[in-house]
Amino acid sequence: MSSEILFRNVSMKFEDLLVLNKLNLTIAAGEFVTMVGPSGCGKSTALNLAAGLLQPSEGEVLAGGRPIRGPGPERGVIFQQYALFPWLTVRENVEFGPRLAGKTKAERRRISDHYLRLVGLQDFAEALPKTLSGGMKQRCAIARAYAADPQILLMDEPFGALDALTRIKLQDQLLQTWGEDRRSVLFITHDVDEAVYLANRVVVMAARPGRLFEVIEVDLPHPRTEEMRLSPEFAAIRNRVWHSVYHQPSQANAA
Ligand SMILES: Nc1ncnc2c1ncn2[C@@H]1O[C@H](COP(=O)(O)OP(=O)(O)OP(=O)(O)O)[C@@H](O)[C@H]1O
Repeated sequence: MSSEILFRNVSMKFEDLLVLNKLNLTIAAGEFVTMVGPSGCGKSTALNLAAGLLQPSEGEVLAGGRPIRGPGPERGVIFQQYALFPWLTVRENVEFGPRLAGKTKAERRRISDHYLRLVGLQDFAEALPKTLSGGMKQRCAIARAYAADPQILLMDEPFGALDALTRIKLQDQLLQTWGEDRRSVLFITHDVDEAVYLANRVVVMAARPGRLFEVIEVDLPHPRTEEMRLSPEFAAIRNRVWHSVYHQPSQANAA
């Protein structure tokens, strides 16, 4: 199955409030798209539509060419607020998806070892979530989502609550796994640097009503590196995105 996500003329209303207006957007198979925009412009709503947690008022959202009717195992969702099963250990949380997929005990162990190492939780495999810090819980939630091996990752400010160092580390790990597995990713963030560092394309949204404002290509090579963050090329794209987000015409002037 293709892992393309397609928003086709999608509008979303909550009662009388038009939250998304005629959104047309394709996240191609294997593409990494970040989404930024002012608070309330409908970013989380768009992601929840792709996750199948909401149904659009108009238009349709398709995954791999099929209309999305609800959540599915091919779409992994990571929210800012970690969602772990509190009664399962860290390892059991990470092995949850592989267990549902019918993996053997040995396969599950190999998968959980790999992803626990990736997020630096290998020494906490047998711990219960309540004994972990907030950042560690979020890393566990990330490992759990990766371990389920979805073709599509939908991430809503997943690193928002983490300290700067952990955040940068997880950005690099995410890019590393993306480089290996080429999942399609829709990643929402408020951090313009993060949006540029991770993406093939940055989608800038506008508010009232929420709509697509501009799509900015990030033509920086892969792998992305720390030096690249300091380069003039990076700064130029970041400034463009920044300008697009923070200097949008007021609603009265908007088209
Ligand atoms: N279930 C709901 N019922 C009613 N209104 C909602 C619901 N979910 C979202 N909204 C409204 O829709 C608008 C867009 O919300 P959404 O969370 O998608 O924006 P956002 O761009 O993700 O915002 P932020 O950057 O602040 O997280 C807001 O005005 C919000 O109050």
